[in-house]
Order: sequence, then structure tokens, then C-alpha cells
Amino acid sequence: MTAVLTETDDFVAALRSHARRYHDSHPFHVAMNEGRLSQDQIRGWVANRFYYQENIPRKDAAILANCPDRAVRRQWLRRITDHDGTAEGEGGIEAWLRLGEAVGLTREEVEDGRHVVPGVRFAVDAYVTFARTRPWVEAVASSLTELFAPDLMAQRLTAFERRYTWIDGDGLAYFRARLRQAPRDSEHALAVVTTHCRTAEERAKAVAALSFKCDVLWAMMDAIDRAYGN
Ligand SMILES: O=C(O)c1cc(C(=O)O)c2c(n1)C(=O)C(=O)c1cc(C(=O)O)[nH]c1-2
Repeated sequence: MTAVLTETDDFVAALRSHARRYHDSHPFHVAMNEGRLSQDQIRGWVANRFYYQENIPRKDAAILANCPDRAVRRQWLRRITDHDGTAEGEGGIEAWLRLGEAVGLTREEVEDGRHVVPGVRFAVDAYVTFARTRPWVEAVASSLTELFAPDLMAQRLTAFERRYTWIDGDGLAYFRARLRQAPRDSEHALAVVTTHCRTAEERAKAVAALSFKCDVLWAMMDAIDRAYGN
């Protein structure tokens, strides 16, 4: 992206244009949503994606640690409790473990990471490192892939309910919760980014951060596809 982003509308449009690079169009996701994946392929995806899920709160804690703005921190904190819960047996990570059980994986084999392939580990670790080491506003911008997540989540829910009837519906609670959480989180992140990135240079860095994150998600899917694809 080389355009000089002086107008806020252009900036938001440049961010939103990354929808074209979102991992919903990755062949593995396309096959998933068309109901073409086997039980083993679904299990491989669930086990590998757990590594992303369990690292999201660590990524968000890194943003909190770097962020001097009290109002932003107050809002951002909720992301951590959404994933970790406020008590044993609650939260998104627990919900993902239940998804694992619903597809036939034990909690132990999901939690110990034995199925995680190197490319997924590498991509997720890069995302956490990005949040630790880059200015906090860039890290917030990198979370904006979630602007594009609700459509994918809705498609996935329908696909799982209709095409993968062997999966117990209770296991899909994670995706139902994200349908509500992702729009709320991404709208907040977009407001933070548009407020704090005022110069063309700051805006270009935010766009680059989102581009980096599209690469993270795509690289994860490539690695999963390579390990479990047809
Ligand atoms: O299943 C998906 O396609 C998907 C994508 C993304 C995303 O776009 O980064 C997230 C999630 N799920 C998700 O569940 C989640 O909690 C999440 C947090 C974040 C983030 O960057 O802070 N992205 C995502």
C-alpha cells in the first residue's frame, strides 16, 4: 500500500480493503465451509488452531503492557477475560477445548500441543512477538483482521451444523460467542487506530501491521493445509 493516507475515510478504506487477503478465501477454509473436510482434517485444524487461541491472551497482555492509555487498557482487558474466563471452566479457551472434545480429541492431546505443526507455531509466535516488540497502536491495528471474521464465523457455524452433523452442536459455543465478540472488539480497535494514527506515516504503519497479520493467518492455514490437506 503506497497511497498517502491523509483522509480518515481513505485510511479506513485501506484497512478494510485487506478483506481480500483474509484467510476465509484460503482453500482449506473454502473446503471446510463447503463440507468437504474429513473428520481427521477437522481434527487437525482444531488441534492446530488451539495454539492460536491459547496465545491470544498473551498477545493481548503484551498490548496492555505497552499501552499507556487507561481508557484503552480498560476496554482491552475484556479480551483477556473473554478468552481466559474469570473462573475455572469458563472462557473461550475452555470453549475451544470443548470443541476439541466434540470433534473427538482429548483435552490432553489438544493442550499438550502434540499435533501443532512447525508453520503454525512459527506464525503464532511471530504474532505474539509483534505485539511485544512493536508500538502498541500497530499491535492494535494487527488485530483488525477481526473486522472480517464475523462473516467467516457465520459461514462456519452453518457449515458445521449442516455438513458435519457428527459434531455435537454444544461444541460450537465458541463460534457463537465470537459472532458477538468480534464485531465489538474490532469496532473498538478501529476507533483506537483512527484516533491514534493521525499522520500518513502512522497510518501506513497501521496498514502494514494489518497486512502482516493477514500473512500470519494465511501462513497458519498453509501449514495446516500442507499437513492435513488433500
Ligand atoms: O476463526 C477465525 O477465523 C478467527 C480469526 C481471527 C482473526 O481474524 O484474527 C480471530 C479469531 N478467529 C478468534 O477466534 C479470536 O479470538 C481472535 C482474536 C484475534 C486478535 O487478533 O486479537 N483474532 C482472532
